[in-house]
Amino acid sequence: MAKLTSELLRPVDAAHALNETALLRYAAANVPGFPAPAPTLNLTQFGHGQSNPTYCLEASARGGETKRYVLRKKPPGAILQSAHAVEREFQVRLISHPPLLLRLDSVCVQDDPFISSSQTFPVQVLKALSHTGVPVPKVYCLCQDASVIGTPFYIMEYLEGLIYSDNKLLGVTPAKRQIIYFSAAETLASIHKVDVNAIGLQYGRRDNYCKRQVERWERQYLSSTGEGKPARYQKMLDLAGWLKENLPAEDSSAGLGTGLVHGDYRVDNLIFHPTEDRVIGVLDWELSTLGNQMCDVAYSCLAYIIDATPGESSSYGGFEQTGIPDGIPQLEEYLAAYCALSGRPWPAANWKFYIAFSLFRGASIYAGVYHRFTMGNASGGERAKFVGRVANVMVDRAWDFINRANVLGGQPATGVQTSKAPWQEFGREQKGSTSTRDQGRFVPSEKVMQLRNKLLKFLEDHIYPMEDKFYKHAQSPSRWTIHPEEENLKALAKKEGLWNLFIPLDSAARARKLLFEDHSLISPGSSNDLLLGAGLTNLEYGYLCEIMGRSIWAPQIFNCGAPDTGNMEVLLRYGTKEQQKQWLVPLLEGKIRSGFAMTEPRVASSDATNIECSISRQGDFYVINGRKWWTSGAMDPRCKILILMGKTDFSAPKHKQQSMILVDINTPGVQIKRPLLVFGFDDAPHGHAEITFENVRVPVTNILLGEGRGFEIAQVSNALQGRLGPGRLHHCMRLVGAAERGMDLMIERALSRTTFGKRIAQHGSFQSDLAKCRIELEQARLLVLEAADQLDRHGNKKARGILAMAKVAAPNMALKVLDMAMQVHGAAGLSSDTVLSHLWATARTLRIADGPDEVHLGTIAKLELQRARL
Ligand SMILES: Cc1cc2nc3c(=O)[nH]c(=O)nc-3n(C[C@H](O)[C@H](O)[C@H](O)COP(=O)(O)OP(=O)(O)OC[C@H]3O[C@@H](n4cnc5c(N)ncnc54)[C@H](O)[C@@H]3O)c2cc1C
Repeated sequence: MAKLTSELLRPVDAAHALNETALLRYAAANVPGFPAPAPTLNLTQFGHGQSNPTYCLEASARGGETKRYVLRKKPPGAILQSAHAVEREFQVRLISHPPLLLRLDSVCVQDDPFISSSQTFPVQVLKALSHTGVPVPKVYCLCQDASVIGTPFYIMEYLEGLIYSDNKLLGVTPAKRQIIYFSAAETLASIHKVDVNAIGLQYGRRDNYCKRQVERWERQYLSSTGEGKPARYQKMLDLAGWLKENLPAEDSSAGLGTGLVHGDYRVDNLIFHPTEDRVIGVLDWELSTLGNQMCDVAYSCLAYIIDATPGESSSYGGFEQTGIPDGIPQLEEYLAAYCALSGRPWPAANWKFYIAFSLFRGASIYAGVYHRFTMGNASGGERAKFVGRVANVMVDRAWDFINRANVLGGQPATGVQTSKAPWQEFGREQKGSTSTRDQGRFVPSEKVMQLRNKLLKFLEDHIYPMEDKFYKHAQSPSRWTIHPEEENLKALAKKEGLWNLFIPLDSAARARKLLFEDHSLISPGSSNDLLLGAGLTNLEYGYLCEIMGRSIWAPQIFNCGAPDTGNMEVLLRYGTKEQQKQWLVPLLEGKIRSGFAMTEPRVASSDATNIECSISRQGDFYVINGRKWWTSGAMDPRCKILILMGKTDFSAPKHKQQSMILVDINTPGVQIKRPLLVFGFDDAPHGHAEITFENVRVPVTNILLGEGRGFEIAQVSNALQGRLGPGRLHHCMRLVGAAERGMDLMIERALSRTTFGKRIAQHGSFQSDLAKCRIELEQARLLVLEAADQLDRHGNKKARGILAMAKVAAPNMALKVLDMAMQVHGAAGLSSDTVLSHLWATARTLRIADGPDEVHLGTIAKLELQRARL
């Protein structure tokens, strides 16, 4: 959860009280622009972090002007005298959700030039950086005179913004999480790209940084453990040995990859703009130095490997064990963004070393804290007693890491060549690229435009010419087989990179992990990136899905057809590794298809709590009994898997009765009874099937997410249409495309046909109808794009109102436009000689199939009434 800087303020700790009169006098004389005349001071202290006491100075002048500043000082009694040996102090930050808990900012390292002897504060680096693009607070003055407030201090700019103190970013939307992590990568790259010579930071050596650090932290560990102290862990000493033997060759040089190192770089040392999702300040520069910058990068990635929160019951599992919270990029994606933005090579060769080193350094620090705890003087209270254990866990984790065959996959494509972060390229609204603010809210990026043009050409060249043949095949006795050209076109689409474009960024990240781990899963010749789409946001996909909607046959050619897209998303998000291997990978490859079996003839299925199909556990199997209908896609000979919704517990609370389970369509007891017709179209070879399930036994491992969690997957109480947010919108996007095709055909016809002495296009009534169609189409398109954008920015739940609006508006608009197009075509419009009647029939189903209009209208009205009550 993010907190505003001002929310971190609390009254000044008694132990940290200052001589406020002296401070005010000093600040008034030394801080340029300090409020005057006769300023008064209100002093509060930051509760975030416990390293160097940090205060907020609120200075008001007589007459009203009030300004805020930040003062940072040495802890009482901790003045570093240059004559002294450098005092090492290790502290643990025990805040509620600390990311790593390592507080390195009061650790003084002799050979870190900024903080050794003469320099006790990073004032110089902050000043030097103020002329670069690195966001840092402005420093106003440094007071070395300990007589003013008892220790040296400096005063800097107060930045009001958001601080995320928890690296899982709980309570933050997935889209925002992604931006936060990529922003962190971008900011780190900007620090590392600083030309230290140009800004006058030429402090000491850059070479052999890791070597010096390993030796230093080994010495530190030895001094914190051993006889009369906490027990020494042999594996830690072995780890030091391993690190010394495996120093990366690049460490010995002062070339590329060396330069300014922050030393304690992580998300909670960043301040974000309160509303704009960009970093406005990097904090805690006390450990900054020159050296090997990959150490910063690996350190910033530790949350993926370990949760070093000291505690009794913690598993200490990092994201790779506990799962990455939705939206947070995969490690490889974070790294790829960093590499692309910093121009650094992919660090696979030495990644083992850098992570092991970060864990080693952490373990040494924790061992120091634990030693101090056993002597009765560690900060952090009770929880400090666990840090000794965590130190050893870090060592174990380092060895696990070292012993892995593979620690880092190949570099995923970011869509960036050099200078832009992925979300900028992918066009997040906040970064103003796709929705280019200066060009208008919904203007597709260059990348999207290229894909869009490619799709349009593909339709013109390959799909429109085949429509008639596909249609005839679907009327022929071979109707329930696949026209051979369909598979050829799929291969061509894949080759052109027009494949699985529907996969949203965060889902792709999840799948990439699976495919990275086991390359044997995918067919030779296929590439991971190809299978995982183009890294698009929902908004970006909106522009492309619309194009696919122009033809009934197009979506499946690009592996973007319903219900596969929704089913793949369910498997991506909720499938176990085994389920993903068995079903998701062949679906991503387009080798098989799938169905979603929820609706039942006996009950009103728009209210999915009515569903009666029973799923009862018998030993290692679930036994399914029920009757489903309108299971789209189940007639397709390639359909191999159904996601079935049914009740596992008829007596549980209403929304806990339903579960979703995977059913292999060839399981004994699954019987396809008949294809249902939509206005006479059976939609062969895809079809909408009525199916009975009689004592169908499937392994218990086929359950999705767990018993009673069907609605959790469905997310809203209308399971089919609510399966997942993005899937819900795809129909709307396609309907905009279908209407656009209707417009094209309508205009073509009106321009070429003459009635009563003039072209239809010249009749006033036509012109008025055409204009109204265009207005409605544009309104609906904007609503659909807005819904996609809100889905990206706010997630499914918050966007549910606008999603419901789009779902009502899009089919009703498409019906009007297509109806008008049919009207202009006269009788031909109602025949199957044009695509119009088929497009219309499909659009009409979507006033029911994707949830009846009334249900969506109910959602919108409910939200409106709630809003009125607020
Ligand atoms: C072409 C097509 C494809 C489909 N594909 C699938 C599929 O793949 N898988 C699947 O499981 N199902 C599928 N369905 C079924 C579809 O999801 C259901 O038809 C839909 O959920 C409605 O359920 P129902 O038909 O039982 O209608 P009912 O629930 O009986 O509703 C009938 C009518 O009652 C009214 N109504 C309902 N709720 C309200 C309300 N809250 N307020 C006011 N009036 C209301 C509406 O007018 C509604 O149309 C498909 C349907 C079609 C036509």
